[in-house]
Amino acid sequence: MIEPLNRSTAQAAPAAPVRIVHLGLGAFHRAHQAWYTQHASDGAEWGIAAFTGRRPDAATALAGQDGLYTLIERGEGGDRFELMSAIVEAHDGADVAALARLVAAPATAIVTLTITEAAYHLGADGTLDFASPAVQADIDLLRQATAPGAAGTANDDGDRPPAAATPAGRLVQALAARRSTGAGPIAVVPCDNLANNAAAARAAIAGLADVVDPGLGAWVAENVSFVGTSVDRITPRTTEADVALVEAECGYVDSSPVVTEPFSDWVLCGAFPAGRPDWASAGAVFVDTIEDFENRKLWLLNGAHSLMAYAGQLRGHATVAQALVDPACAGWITEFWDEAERNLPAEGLGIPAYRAALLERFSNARIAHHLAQIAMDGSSKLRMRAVPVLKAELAAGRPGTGAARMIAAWVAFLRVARASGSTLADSAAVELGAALSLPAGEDLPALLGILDARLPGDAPAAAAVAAALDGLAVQRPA
Ligand SMILES: NC(=O)c1ccc[n+]([C@@H]2O[C@H](COP(=O)([O-])OP(=O)(O)OC[C@H]3O[C@@H](n4cnc5c(N)ncnc54)[C@H](O)[C@@H]3O)[C@@H](O)[C@H]2O)c1
Ligand SMILES: O=P(O)(O)OC[C@@H](O)[C@@H](O)[C@H](O)[C@H](O)CO
Repeated sequence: MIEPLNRSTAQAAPAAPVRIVHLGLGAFHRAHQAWYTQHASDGAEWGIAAFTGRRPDAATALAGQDGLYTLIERGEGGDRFELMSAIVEAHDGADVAALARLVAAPATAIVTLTITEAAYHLGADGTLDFASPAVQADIDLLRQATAPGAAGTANDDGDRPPAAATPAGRLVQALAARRSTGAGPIAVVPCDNLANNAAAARAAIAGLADVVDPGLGAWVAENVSFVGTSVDRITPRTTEADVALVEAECGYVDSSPVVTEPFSDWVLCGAFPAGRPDWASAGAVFVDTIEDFENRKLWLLNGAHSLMAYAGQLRGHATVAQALVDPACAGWITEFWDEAERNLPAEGLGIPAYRAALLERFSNARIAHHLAQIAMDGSSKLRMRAVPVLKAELAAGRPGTGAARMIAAWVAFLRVARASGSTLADSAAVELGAALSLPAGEDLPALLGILDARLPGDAPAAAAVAAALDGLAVQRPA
């Protein structure tokens, strides 16, 4: 008989005590940070309590399996199945009482985040976006919820306390609880693909705490260490076929397997005032400065991904592996990589080997990494993947054609999507929609302004994108 998956049927070791709280119970966390924790020499002492971001579904499914799930490492030559047990609790992200209780516990040393770039609610200048209705609503709610005695407590009817809408808002509620219990300093470790993600997390979380309660803001400044990371492991969305494969191969029913590539990389920079697992024993690397590692990964890997996401879909491709065998896409990647490489240090990053390895990873056709998934939220992604390279190339007196082409492909993709009535899968969909409805000649500067307020007024940058748009030869739909 096919068994359901849980700690008893799997005869798994007892759950480790919770010492890490995670926000954003998606596929990547389960393929990456959970994997490093499970493989750390002291992993058995570090349990993860993970919270969903927007809906309870993933937590309900995983809690029904005592946090267990299967990691499918999908290489060119076949699949490897591993039972994962580092997650010991799974919660609905809206359950701020549970979040506050766990973050306030003295044993909890770390909060990790994989909530997507857009969920930090930062403006193009990298500060908290006070124009965002979700941020404004959280400010109103938090001003009441962080009042003394209110943080994270249920009301008299036992109902959950009102949850902030944004991850930063929920963490501010939870950090207020930690301040109240005197549990001491803690590390916040953002694992999203953001340039300088430590500064981004600080801007989102400390920025919000400052505004709602300056006393809490001062406590956060004193007690929260924001750790910068560069994270890497290609992890596409799970499919029904993956669920069926696990049942056939492993002999149990797992509602929540995760597929990932064999490659994995984690570079971290910052202090862990309450301790951390020995992630280095599982291959993580701790460095004193991280910017070059972040840029290498964001520009070379994620930049090429975004280029393929827009240019590749315009050319009829559905996955990364399909786009890569299109000589036009491959040529544009090389062109962009040459530009990016000129703006990275020549020594210490092993760029030629890194580029060669990327081509191999991208061409793993057994991983169906859908371009439509990568294309989502382009407004916040291209700001970090294309704009810095374009600016650096223009500043050096070079044309920046490759970076401009990535932005041009995004513009052409958005125009086609709007003309066909497709939903714009972007947290700035309203602003993008308004820009796209402007007459010809006005939409391009408006779209560039969403990426970076200074871009439309930067004549060489705007001209480079306009020329690249002409070069793509995608007709502007009527
Ligand atoms: N998948 C990868 O290959 C990969 C690799 C490196 C880094 N990352 C980073 O991890 C992030 C998550 O990737 P994933 O594959 O786990 O995606 P996913 O869709 O499986 O999970 C995303 C998680 O973020 C939450 N979330 C999304 N939007 C949110 C919002 N507006 N507010 C609050 N929570 C929100 C979701 O609820 C979910 O828990 C990426 O955006 C990226 O920054 C992913
Ligand atoms: O996860 P996103 O949405 O930031 O970006 C899509 C992909 O570029 C990304 O997930 C890569 O696969 C990943 O960064 C590889 O480590």
